[in-house]
Amino acid sequence: MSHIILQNEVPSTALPALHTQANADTASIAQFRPFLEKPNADFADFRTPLRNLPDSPIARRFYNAARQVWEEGYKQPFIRDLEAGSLTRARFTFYMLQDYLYLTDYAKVHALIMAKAQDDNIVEHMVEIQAAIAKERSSVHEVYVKEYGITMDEILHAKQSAFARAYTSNILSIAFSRPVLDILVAVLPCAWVYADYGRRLSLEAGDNLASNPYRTWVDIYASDDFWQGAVWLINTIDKLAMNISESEMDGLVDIFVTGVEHEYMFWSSAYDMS
Ligand SMILES: Cc1ncc(CO)c(N)n1
Repeated sequence: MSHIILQNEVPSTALPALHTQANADTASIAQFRPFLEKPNADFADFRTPLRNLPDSPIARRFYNAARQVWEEGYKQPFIRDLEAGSLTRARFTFYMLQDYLYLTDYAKVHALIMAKAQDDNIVEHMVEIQAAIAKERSSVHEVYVKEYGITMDEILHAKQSAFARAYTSNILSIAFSRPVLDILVAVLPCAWVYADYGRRLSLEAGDNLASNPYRTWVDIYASDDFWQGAVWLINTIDKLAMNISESEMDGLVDIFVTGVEHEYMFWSSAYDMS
């Protein structure tokens, strides 16, 4: 695959080589902090979604293409206020209700992956994902909204916002009309952006998280299980995309970047409560 190196792009040599010891001086530190294994501006801290991932040129290409919106998304007011613990309840509730509805569609998208998949590993993993989505709903969403005095009935009858509907319509349309590879790429931003932001928030907030009302939310997305969900998707996409053409690859990059943009806007529209 020909590959033009863009400015600001992360070259493959900059990736943290988790299983090699390129530099004896950093090897001992790297045992505890793998992201420090290779001294490099991009990877010398935890704030990169490419750390602790298998070396995947596709993941690198996806992230590089989405990098600006990915990084801006982390700086946006909803995430900043959530980290500070100062996000208003009204905004968080709006988000939680929209996200509950979102997860219903998200589960359907995974059911369609399962229906279309030929590979047993993918079919079996989709069963686990359904269970994980149900857990995410009951252990985070239902707990929060009940704490805020909202009933299950109100949750189930909440109206999906125009933007949330546009977002889920897009992934459902890909799920109904496109092959498994495209659908996996369409859901990768959902898993990977949340796993990355969750981890960053939990590492950055440190001890302050204990008194943060949104701690439960951060904890679930900072969990290793959640990170492994993104790793599984990247590994599977890597295998399925082994022999695709450059123009098919461009199509996948477009699906991915659109997904990261939608993740950004899901939070910004919740911040605006619209
Ligand atoms: C909008 C959105 N994207 C991704 C996730 C992660 O499951 C979520 N809960 N909500």
